[in-house]
Amino acid sequence: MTADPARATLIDGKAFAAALVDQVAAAAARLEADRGVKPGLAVVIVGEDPASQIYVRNKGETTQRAGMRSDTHRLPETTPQGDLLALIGELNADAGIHGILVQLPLPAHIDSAAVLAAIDPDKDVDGFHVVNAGRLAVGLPGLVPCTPLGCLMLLKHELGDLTGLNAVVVGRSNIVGKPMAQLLLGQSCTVTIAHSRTRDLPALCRTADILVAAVGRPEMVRGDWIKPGATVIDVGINRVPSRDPERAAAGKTRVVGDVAFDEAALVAGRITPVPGGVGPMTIACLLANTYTAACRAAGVEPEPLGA
Ligand SMILES: Nc1nc(=O)c2c([nH]1)NC[C@@H]1CN(c3ccc(C(=O)N[C@@H](CCC(=O)O)C(=O)O)cc3)C=[N+]21
Repeated sequence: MTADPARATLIDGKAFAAALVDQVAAAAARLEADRGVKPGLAVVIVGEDPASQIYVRNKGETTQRAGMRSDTHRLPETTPQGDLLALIGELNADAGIHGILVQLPLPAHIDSAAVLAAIDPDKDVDGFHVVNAGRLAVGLPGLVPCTPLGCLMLLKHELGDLTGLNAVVVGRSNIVGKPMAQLLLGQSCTVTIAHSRTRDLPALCRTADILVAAVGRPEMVRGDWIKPGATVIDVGINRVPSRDPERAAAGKTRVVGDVAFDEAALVAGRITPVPGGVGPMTIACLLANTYTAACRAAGVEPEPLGA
């Protein structure tokens, strides 16, 4: 018998997300039966970016599958900022809408910060409003960005108690890196945020029991950056040319993460794949946040999700 090289356990985000969507659906059905409240999500997309259109369609379909209301507002690329702000004002005032998501990036003529600031923080199911960033930072209940929330659920499911573990988050964005670090700190991890100016990033990463890669650079994190047995969470979704040169020449692409998966899987203890890892959790957590927002609006304690 030839010894197989050690192989990391795959963290099946797709399966976990499907179970979470079922859980949200059941909880939302009880909220509707008991209180007559059907959680409602409004997704706003400005422009015609094809990748964005696909995400928006997936979100809408999954929301309806969970028995929730899903409204999609598609606005033309040239929509004036004032019109977008007016729509957000209407959605803020609509008692049937508990969650508002404005798809990013927005066209260049629109000030994204002004748009995010216009969303009622209690309907901000992306968790991007500064009020929600502040609540997360000081440990108040709020709405937590979906991608890091999904990563945390996977980590707790895989590892249980995270207390005292060394966590390295590569990437300092407001939508993933910073809130991820806050969540891990909240679990009593020892957290380091690394970024493009970090010195000796490979050596730092090798100290990580938990390594979260959220930089948006295809396969940047190599196998020899990983501490043997570590848990690796790959947030990246990057389109690169197909492996087959003929298919690549025809413009075919494949999706890879920020981690060189094949190398990393030989060293890590557990690892999320791309696709099928963090991505599906992002959408499931959007529904979880919409349910949570609907409960709070109704003055009902939300059922615990993702446990
Ligand atoms: N306000 C706002 N909130 C967002 O949450 C937001 C956004 N804007 N703009 C665009 C990005 C992108 N995003 C994804 C969510 C799920 C998958 C996903 O489920 N991916 C699958 C399929 C990947 C594939 O094959 O293309 C997977 O990873 O398995 C991907 C991408 C949310 N975004």
